[in-house]
Amino acid sequence: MIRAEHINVSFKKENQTKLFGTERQQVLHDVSFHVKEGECLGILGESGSGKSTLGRVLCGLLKPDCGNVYLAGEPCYKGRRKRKTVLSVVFQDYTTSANPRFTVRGLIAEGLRAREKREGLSLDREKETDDLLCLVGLDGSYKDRLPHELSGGQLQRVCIARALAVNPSVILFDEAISSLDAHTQVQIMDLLKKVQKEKKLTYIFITHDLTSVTYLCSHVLFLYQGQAAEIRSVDTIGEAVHPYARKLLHAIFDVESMGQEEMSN
Ligand SMILES: Nc1ncnc2c1ncn2[C@@H]1O[C@H](COP(=O)(O)OP(=O)(O)OP(=O)(O)O)[C@@H](O)[C@H]1O
Repeated sequence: MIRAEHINVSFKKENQTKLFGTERQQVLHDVSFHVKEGECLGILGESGSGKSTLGRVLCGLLKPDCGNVYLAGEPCYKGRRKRKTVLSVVFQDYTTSANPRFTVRGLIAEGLRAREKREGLSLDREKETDDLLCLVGLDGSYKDRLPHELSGGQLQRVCIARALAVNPSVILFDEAISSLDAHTQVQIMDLLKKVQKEKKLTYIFITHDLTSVTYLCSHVLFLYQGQAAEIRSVDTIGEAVHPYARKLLHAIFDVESMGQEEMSN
């Protein structure tokens, strides 16, 4: 469904040694992977490893120096053709990605308008909004609320409804649950699992949290210093061989065994 081939990204260095210098910092090094329809790929890496940069390349916001992204076989970085397959994005910062002056109805209408334009149809927006709110565990009574009248978890549900409104095949979540408390994170991940099954969606889930990857994803890509260090199925995550992956796994297992010891004492 989505394939990244040999993605390289560099940025101009800020503190150049020479006046008008052209030195560049390589952020992504030859990253390639493939996510099949209905799978959920977790992109896991520490701060600064290039996760968000890769996310921006995948959703078409940042053209790579070289390499390409293919959505259902169609190249993203070649010409400006209208694409049939759509990728939606849900960002971490739901407070800034939702216009504070828009009601829930207005926020979801942004996605519905984009779908109407792309698919050349006219939707019953009220009904679509009700259906989407119901899908994300809210109801029609939320339609007239403004973002500041919602909890973080509710607002992120609205952002998910907005992402679904464009009728995507792929949704990219960039640290989309990281700002929520642990209980709400689990609720949202359960919601995402349910929606994925119902709508037969493909997910890309960018995070620094291994536990949420094991809870939600079918596959994991360990991104280490801008390189795809290892890609494997979550079922075999314990067999990861890259030192960075091993370090993460050990940290989790150590914490878990500590917790068990404390409970038995
Ligand atoms: N527009 C930009 N211009 C220059 N450097 C950038 C730009 N965007 C990102 N970088 C650099 O690229 C590197 C990777 O950044 P990125 O935001 O992709 O990392 P990340 O893994 O998402 O980190 P975090 O988890 O902290 O958000 C960092 O060193 C960052 O400073």
